[in-house]
Amino acid sequence: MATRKSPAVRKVAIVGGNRIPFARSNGPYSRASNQDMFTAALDGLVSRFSLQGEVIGEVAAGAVLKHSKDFNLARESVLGSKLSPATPASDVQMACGTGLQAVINVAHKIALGEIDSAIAGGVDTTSDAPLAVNADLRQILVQLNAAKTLADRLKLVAKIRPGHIVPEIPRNAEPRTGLSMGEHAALTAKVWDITREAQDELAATSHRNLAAAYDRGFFDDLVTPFLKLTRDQNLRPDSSVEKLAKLKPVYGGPDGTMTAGNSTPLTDGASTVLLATEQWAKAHNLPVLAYLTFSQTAAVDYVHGDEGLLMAPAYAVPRMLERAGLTLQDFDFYEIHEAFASQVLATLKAWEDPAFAKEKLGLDAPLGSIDRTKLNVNGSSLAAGHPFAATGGRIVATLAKLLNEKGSGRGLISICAAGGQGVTAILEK
Ligand SMILES: CC(=O)SCCNC(=O)CCNC(=O)[C@H](O)C(C)(C)COP(=O)(O)OP(=O)(O)OC[C@H]1O[C@@H](n2cnc3c(N)ncnc32)[C@H](O)[C@@H]1OP(=O)(O)O
Repeated sequence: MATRKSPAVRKVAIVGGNRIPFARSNGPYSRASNQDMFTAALDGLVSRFSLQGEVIGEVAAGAVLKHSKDFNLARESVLGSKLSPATPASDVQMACGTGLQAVINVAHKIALGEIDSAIAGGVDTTSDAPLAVNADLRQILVQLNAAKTLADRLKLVAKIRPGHIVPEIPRNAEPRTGLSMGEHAALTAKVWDITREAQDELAATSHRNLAAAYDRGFFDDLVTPFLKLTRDQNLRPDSSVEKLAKLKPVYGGPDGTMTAGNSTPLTDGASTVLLATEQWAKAHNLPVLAYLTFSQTAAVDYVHGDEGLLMAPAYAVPRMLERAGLTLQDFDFYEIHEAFASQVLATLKAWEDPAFAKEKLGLDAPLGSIDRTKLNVNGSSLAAGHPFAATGGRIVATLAKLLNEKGSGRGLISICAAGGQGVTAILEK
């Protein structure tokens, strides 16, 4: 008779990551598809860790903007990669939190013993956004497909009008409010009184830190050149506060504080992360850079309530800290995704605010301030760019490597996402 076994929770190791350099929208990757880019990021990981022909427990990944032909983008990318075709794959979608949520999904499977290894990641392209035909034309085309005679077909073709040719273009906006991410962030910036100067300072620091990290070779084993690009194209090492101060507001009207310089640009790119049990890593002679120890998601009602669209991490992090028995100050590194400089600063301000702590979080005292020298020390999305679903993988791989370099410590990841959601995690060495 078989002996019943209880699932044991196992430690989840981050072995390492890989990504292609991030490109500006309609730039060098304008003819590359999500599959091309994600397969390139996968194969970069495969060659880095000698995984050719390997059966991985699962590949989980996603894209925020997907063509219908990419109904299972992760699986198609696996089939196009050097991994064994016997590697299962699933698609994940949590807007800008997709990459980190993919990491968390497979981490849970590893922890519960379902799989021993996994690759998580994400990809996005705004250059190859899925344009759709308008609804009227779609109806005619469907009928045309079913028409039995030439006469019927000609009758239907005659119904097509010039206006039908206008495609439906995906908008970078919340369907329930009609406002773009930037317009929502501008409202939050006003509520939290985030100054232009503070935003430009954060943006300049992001560029400075990312440039320094490239210069010291930090990304030599994290970024695989793709289509002749060797560094993130958005990176401007000379992006000073003085230069940023000259840019015109793009959100929040003529008096707005948000510009093209302190907002992330539209970006194309892909990232991957290899996760495993300690035993699997050891058996494959691979390192353990760090462990994923906690994760937490949250969502806010930005439609009916007074919450900022990108403020969900302000709720997820305190819940996670409570579960982990940690304070906000117990970290060596903070990786806070820079969708907009104003959103990072609003989140930090919320954690410092006694009224927010009491009224929104139900806490007696605020979480407090962080040591800003530990924030995004190798740059973040303002400098690297933000190919929506690829950002989580970039951050996890960067933080795991940072912790491994330090030899000990703990890092906090916080990613805000469209739809009023937030995905957060803790990595520890
Ligand atoms: C959960 C989330 O993550 S939500 C976030 C999702 N992402 C988004 O919403 C993307 C938002 N970003 C955008 O839509 C666009 O990038 C915008 C609207 C902000 C800006 O678009 P554009 O105007 O096309 O930007 P563009 O790159 O041309 O920059 C405008 C100007 O600023 C300058 N500029 C931009 N960045 C910098 C910088 N860091 N330093 C100095 N100058 C800069 C450019 O050189 C350009 O100057 P020019 O007009 O003299 O050529």
